[in-house]
Parts: sequence; structure tokens; C-alpha cells
Amino acid sequence: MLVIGLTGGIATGKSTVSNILKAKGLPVVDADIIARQVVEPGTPGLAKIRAHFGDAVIQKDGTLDRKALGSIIFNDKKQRAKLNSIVHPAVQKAMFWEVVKHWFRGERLCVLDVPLLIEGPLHRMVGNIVVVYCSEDTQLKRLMLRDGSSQEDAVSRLRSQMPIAQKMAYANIVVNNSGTREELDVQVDGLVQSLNKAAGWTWRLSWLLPLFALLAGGLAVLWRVAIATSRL
Ligand SMILES: CC(C)(COP(=O)(O)OP(=O)(O)OC[C@H]1O[C@@H](n2cnc3c(N)ncnc32)[C@H](O)[C@@H]1O)[C@@H](O)C(=O)NCCC(=O)NCCS
Ligand SMILES: Nc1ncnc2c1ncn2[C@@H]1O[C@H](COP(=O)(O)OP(=O)(O)OP(=O)(O)O)[C@@H](O)[C@H]1O
Repeated sequence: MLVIGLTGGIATGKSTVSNILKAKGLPVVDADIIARQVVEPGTPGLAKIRAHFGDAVIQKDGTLDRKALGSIIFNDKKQRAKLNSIVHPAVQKAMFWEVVKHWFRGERLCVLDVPLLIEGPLHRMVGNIVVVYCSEDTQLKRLMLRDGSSQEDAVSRLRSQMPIAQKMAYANIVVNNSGTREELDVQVDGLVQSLNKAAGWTWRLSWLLPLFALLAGGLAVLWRVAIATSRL
């Protein structure tokens, strides 16, 4: 199975690309959604967050106060590392099992939408890395527009991640989302075509390899039988 990592910087357009891929029928596993599931009420993740960050990050209904936690971790490197050490192992485990599930279902490819793909170990699990790019100026504008956040908040979120220019060095496919939505659609169309083509080859190879192994095994047995029966 072809496993593709989809990443980018904050507000460069990963979710937009991942929604287009889903609409085209590609299976997508979203790390942001899993990161929410592993801190739902009753989970060990939320208990650990409460133990470290205190009741100030828990709402009256027992759910995580995302705004309160965000304002701590996007302004403090140590606290961010602490939160990451609580949430990321659970996210990575869940994502691994999601990939296995897709594989069992016989899917030819699976896209992992992971904002912090390059920063963490998950990039070693994927065969292809797609980075969705736009300039930092555009990132900031889109982030403030989407979240209704101040420039200060948007900048601190942006600085919490590896700069997009550095992430591009890890990419083998770059989607340039500096233009319009229509221009993005055209690029994603091209991306889907190349992914489907590559997935076809990977799928055929994944059947050919065990077939070759079986054939080689059969030949080895025949060789042994031939040697044994030809002894004087
Ligand atoms: C701090 C939290 C509660 C803020 O929640 P909020 O609803 O405001 O943001 P949301 O989860 O939708 O994330 C939006 C974007 O912020 C960026 N982001 C989130 N967490 C981090 C982080 N730890 N470091 C850097 N950037 C991050 C990502 O680009 C993400 O797509 C939340 O982001 C969180 O729990 N983060 C830790 C888990 C994590 O790293 N998630 C990212 C994918 S694994
Ligand atoms: N080509 C585009 N033109 C204008 N706006 C766009 C374009 N692409 C995406 N956007 C908008 O920019 C914002 C950020 O996009 P999106 O939410 O997809 O980013 P993201 O990379 O998933 O962000 P995050 O890391 O926060 O999850 C959204 O409001 C989206 O509608």
C-alpha cells in the first residue's frame, strides 16, 4: 500500500487539500481529529493534561478548554514540549492502527494528514511527503481570517512550528497554494492522478513479491528433491 504524508505549515491549506482528496474518494487519516479523540473526557490523555496544566484548562462540562491550553502552549516552548509528550505517542499509535485498518480493507493508498509530520517520527512511516506551501505572509493572513485571531496570536502559532521553507526540503511533492482555490484544484487533480498511478504499481508489486518468493521456495524444494533422488 502507498502511504502518503500530507503536511505544511499552519494555515497553508492542508485541510483544504485533504478535503479535496476525500471528495475524490481517497482515504485520508486526519491527525488533528485523532489528536482531539485522544483527549476526550475519560481518556488517559485528558487526565495527564489535567494533572500537569491544572483545572484552568478544563471546561465546566469536563471537556478540554482548547483556547486556554492553546494560549499556554503556543507561547511557551517547554509547555508545548510537555503537551506534545502527552498527546503525540497516543496520536502516533492510533494513526498506525488506522493505516493497518485501511490495508486490511484492501485500500491501495492512504493519505496521512499530519501538521507536525516532519517535526515528529511519523515521516519515517510514509513513502511520499506532500508539502502544501504558501508564503508566511499569506499563511498569517489566512490564519487570522479563518480563526479571527490577532496578529500576535497568529505569529506565535506560526513560530511554534518548523518554518515552511525548511519543511519543503523534506518534500518529494510540493503543492503551491499561493494562488486561488481554482489553481489549487488543478494541482490536486494532477496529484491524484500521479498518486493513483504510483499506487497501481505498488499494488501490483506487493502481489508479485510474495509470488516470486513462493516460486523461489518451490524451485529450492525441487532442487533438494533432485539432489536427494540422484544420489548413487
Ligand atoms: C493546543 C490545542 C489544544 C489548541 O487547539 P485548537 O483547537 O486551537 O487548534 P487545533 O487543534 O485545531 O490545531 C490547529 C493547528 O495548530 C497547529 N498545532 C497544533 N498543535 C501544535 C503543536 N503542539 N505545535 C505546533 N503546532 C501545533 C497545527 O498546525 C494544527 O493544525 C491543540 O492544538 C492540541 O491539543 N495540540 C497538541 C496536539 C498536536 O500536536 N496536534 C497537531 C497534530 S498531531
Ligand atoms: N487558495 C486559497 N485561497 C484563499 N483561501 C484559502 C486557499 N486555500 C485555503 N484557504 C483558506 O485558508 C485557511 C487555512 O486553510 P486550511 O484550514 O486548509 O489550512 P491548514 O493548513 O489545514 O491549517 P491548520 O494547520 O491550522 O490545520 C482556510 O480558511 C481556507 O479556507
